[in-house]
Amino acid sequence: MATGDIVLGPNQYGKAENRLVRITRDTDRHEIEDLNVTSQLRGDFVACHVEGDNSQVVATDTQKNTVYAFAQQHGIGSPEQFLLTLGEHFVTSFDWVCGGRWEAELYAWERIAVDGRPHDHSFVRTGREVRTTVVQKDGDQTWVLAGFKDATVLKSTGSEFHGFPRDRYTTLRETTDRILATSVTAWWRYTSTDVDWNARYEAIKAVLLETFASVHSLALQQTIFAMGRAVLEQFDDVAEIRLSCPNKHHFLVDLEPFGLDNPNEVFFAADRPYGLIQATVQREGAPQAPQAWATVPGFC
Ligand SMILES: O=c1[nH]c(=O)c2[nH]c(=O)[nH]c2[nH]1
Repeated sequence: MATGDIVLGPNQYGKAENRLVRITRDTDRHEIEDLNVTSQLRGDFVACHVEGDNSQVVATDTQKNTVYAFAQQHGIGSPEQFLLTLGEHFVTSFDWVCGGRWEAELYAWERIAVDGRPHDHSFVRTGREVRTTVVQKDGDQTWVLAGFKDATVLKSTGSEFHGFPRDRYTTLRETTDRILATSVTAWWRYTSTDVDWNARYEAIKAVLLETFASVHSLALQQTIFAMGRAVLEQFDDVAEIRLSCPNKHHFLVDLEPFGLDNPNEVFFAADRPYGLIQATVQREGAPQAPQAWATVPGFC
């Protein structure tokens, strides 16, 4: 028979996916900031869970309102700074709130070109990556993860895959010229909170994409390691980076039945199944931060 009291374990709560658009309109040239923000608090919430005593429950509705109010009061500027400001507010305003988790996705917009000129107040959603951030605090510690997802990239040559073991189930042909395509999800961990967040984000993204483009690939594994290594080589305050990349297979279509040659020109872009290549690139001997990663699912 089981023994011992039944008690509340780790818990957090808040308002998820607050869609927030902020227009800055100090001049005729408006700016748009478009985010999806999740706020969750951690602390002493035993009384609520065990007895339904809400005296310490900062309502999820209040958390939502704070997100919108802070956007107006403090502006956004960068999702990292916005989340740090939010987190600091909650942990300093309520004695029993000792930490929490704040997450944001940022959707990029471009100005619509009218007569070849970028319009002052009309935008189109950039069909590129979604920027992602998770800030976590626990007592004196603060962790900032940043990254992006859905950055779709493709190389139409400069990619090979051969030399792999063959057994009775292997049918894949070796190739010295294939399409390499993926949708990059990247997360990196900063060792500082004193970072020029937007500039650094753009610089890291550029290094990742430039490396994808310039590495002659012998495997997607080799490419993503090179991408991560390039970031760690260039940015001292990035401790580690995790990359998750579906191998979006492009199969050469057999056009022979129609009497046609197909010299790497016509491909079937399969959506599934796909290879899924994931790797962490880290500094040997550097301190690990498992708490920073514990709530970011989908990585090894
Ligand atoms: O870059 C690749 N890595 C693999 O591990 C793999 N496996 C596979 O079938 N194709 C590929 N391509």
